Amino acid sequence: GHADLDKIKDAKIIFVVGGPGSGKGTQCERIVAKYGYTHLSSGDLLRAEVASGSDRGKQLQAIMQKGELVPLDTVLDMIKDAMIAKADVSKGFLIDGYPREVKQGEEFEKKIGKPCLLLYVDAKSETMVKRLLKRGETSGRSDDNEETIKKRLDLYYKATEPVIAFYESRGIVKKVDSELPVDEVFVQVSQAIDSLK
Ligand SMILES: Nc1nc2c(ncn2[C@@H]2O[C@H](COP(=O)(O)OP(=O)(O)OP(=O)(O)O)[C@@H](O)[C@H]2O)c(=O)[nH]1
Ligand SMILES: O=c1ccn([C@@H]2O[C@H](COP(=O)(O)OP(=O)(O)O)[C@@H](O)[C@H]2O)c(=O)[nH]1
Ligand SMILES: [Mg+2]
Repeated sequence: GHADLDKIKDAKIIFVVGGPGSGKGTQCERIVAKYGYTHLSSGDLLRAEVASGSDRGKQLQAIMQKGELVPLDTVLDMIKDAMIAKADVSKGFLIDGYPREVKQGEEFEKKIGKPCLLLYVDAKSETMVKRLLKRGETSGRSDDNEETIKKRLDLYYKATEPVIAFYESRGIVKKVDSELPVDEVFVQVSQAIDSLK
């Protein structure tokens, strides 16, 4: 209810957006270690539902294996529940891999709140493909295969890149160059977060 959402009001909300395999999860882990923010990966939340073996999980699995997008309300409800569960202890939230399309961002703002920063993790498509194929050797993720990766990339350029333009116009986008080594990317990430205060 409203009381739950009130608790979230004062927390910082950071959207972390970038292509598949750009390094969002890697940078989020570093942010958690340094700043203590709560990390919520929309993809991880969906994979947890799949792992539970529920009927809903089975439907999600089919969508994700094809590299398509899960219905907007499903993801938003999961993020909202996870945020409420952490509201008491969290001074900030990293919303990783979300929004995937402009409409998702608009719905998030209506139901939860406004982001103060969009961290744009930028890498070349060849780099992302290479990293995902490498990750696929050990990740066990059913979508880390060549065919699905191509679909995820296409959808990223078509649906998700417009999200970045949308928040550019609001002046809250900070782009980091994820072609660099992880530590150097994190220097840029830290600067973006430090400049929030
Ligand atoms: N060289 C290099 N490799 C990186 C960097 N960031 C991530 N990687 C590697 O690239 C792969 C993908 O990184 P993730 O952090 O899982 O990427 P992601 O954006 O969360 O990807 P999704 O989970 O598909 O959304 C991992 O195997 C990382 O080890 C980087 O800055 N430099
Ligand atoms: O808001 C979201 C986040 C993820 N996904 C699904 O979950 C998959 C994996 O998402 P994740 O962010 O883990 O990986 P990425 O697509 O960035 O490689 C995507 O391909 C989508 O099928 C989705 O539909 N909506
Ligand atoms: Mg990830």
